[in-house]
Amino acid sequence: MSEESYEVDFGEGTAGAEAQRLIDARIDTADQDERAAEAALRPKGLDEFVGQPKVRDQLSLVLRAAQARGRAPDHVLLSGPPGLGKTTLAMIIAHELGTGLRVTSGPAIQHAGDLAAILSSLEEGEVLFIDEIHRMARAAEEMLYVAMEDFRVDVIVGKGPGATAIPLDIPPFTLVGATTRSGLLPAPLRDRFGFTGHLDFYSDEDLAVVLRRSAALLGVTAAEEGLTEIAGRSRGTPRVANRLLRRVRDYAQVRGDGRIDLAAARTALGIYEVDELGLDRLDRAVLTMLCTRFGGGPVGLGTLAVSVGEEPDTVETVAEPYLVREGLIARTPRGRVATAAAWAHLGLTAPG
Ligand SMILES: Nc1ncnc2c1ncn2[C@@H]1O[C@H](COP(=O)(O)OP(=O)(O)OP(=O)(O)O)[C@@H](O)[C@H]1O
Repeated sequence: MSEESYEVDFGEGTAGAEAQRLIDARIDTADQDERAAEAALRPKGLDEFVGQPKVRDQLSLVLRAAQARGRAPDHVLLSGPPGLGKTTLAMIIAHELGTGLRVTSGPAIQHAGDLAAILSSLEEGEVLFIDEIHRMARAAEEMLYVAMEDFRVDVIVGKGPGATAIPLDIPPFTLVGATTRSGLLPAPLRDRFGFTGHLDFYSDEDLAVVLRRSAALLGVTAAEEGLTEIAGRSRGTPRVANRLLRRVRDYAQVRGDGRIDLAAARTALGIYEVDELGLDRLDRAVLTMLCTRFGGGPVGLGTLAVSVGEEPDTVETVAEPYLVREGLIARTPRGRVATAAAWAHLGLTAPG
């Protein structure tokens, strides 16, 4: 989810540009701190991975069977909304197999050459994780098909009619692809994955388990009711749950006795504008615009996204899945529509 953005005017010229660069660097540092905090809470093994029983069980079979055969497991595709544990599962796969993990992402692979460099540097049995695999360049996709199926890369030497393809064998590896948009993956790519796991939003009970584990790792004392309250407002998403836990901990440390109880959780989440349904600022902006500016819809995704100042992709992959799951928005062929529950949640009266 995109964080709040601030527009600061530093004036013209070098001094302004330098100030902007420094501020950007500080924003990066803050982002890195969040990432480091997130990484510290990642489960390492499949047995620590909470919830998603089907995916866990199926994946466990795939991994055990491959290990018994002494072969690299089939390629794995993980799909689902952001923050549900796709990267974590890729790391767990490498950990369970006792092999190395290489991490890249679709947007980083803009040319076939980028992928060729990565593939040809892999070691036998390694796991290659490509996040946002649906955003990889088309030319690289073709190369990936061959690599996945035949463990071969065709390196093109020369240009035009004289160009020749030199086949280069690569060691067997396991590709783990992650996507928030499995529908955008071309069928030939999707078909080359031997196992596809779809991650669903977590139940509040599972999120409470995630939070209990995280609180213990962070060394915070937390009452069950406090954790349940945070779980209920976490949009079914472990990443959000862990982030809210850290914010409630901040509040408890600064304004309370350091313990997370129900009162601390409620007050802190109020301060951070996370409502009882777990809707955050973007979710509420989408709902409010849909109801107040577009009379509840139907309205197209692009128009809705522009009205809240976000990319259509962010609205579609970050805000919408949860709003749809909570029954607040319906997707119709003519556009997005606010449901009666949305009007009620905003405390507004639906038109006629
Ligand atoms: N099943 C789980 N059990 C415990 N913690 C989890 C689980 N799934 C995710 N987490 C926690 O949530 C955080 C986000 O998970 P992760 O980065 O794997 O999500 P993701 O699906 O890859 O998201 P994105 O697509 O945005 O990269 C991690 O810090 C991890 O600790």
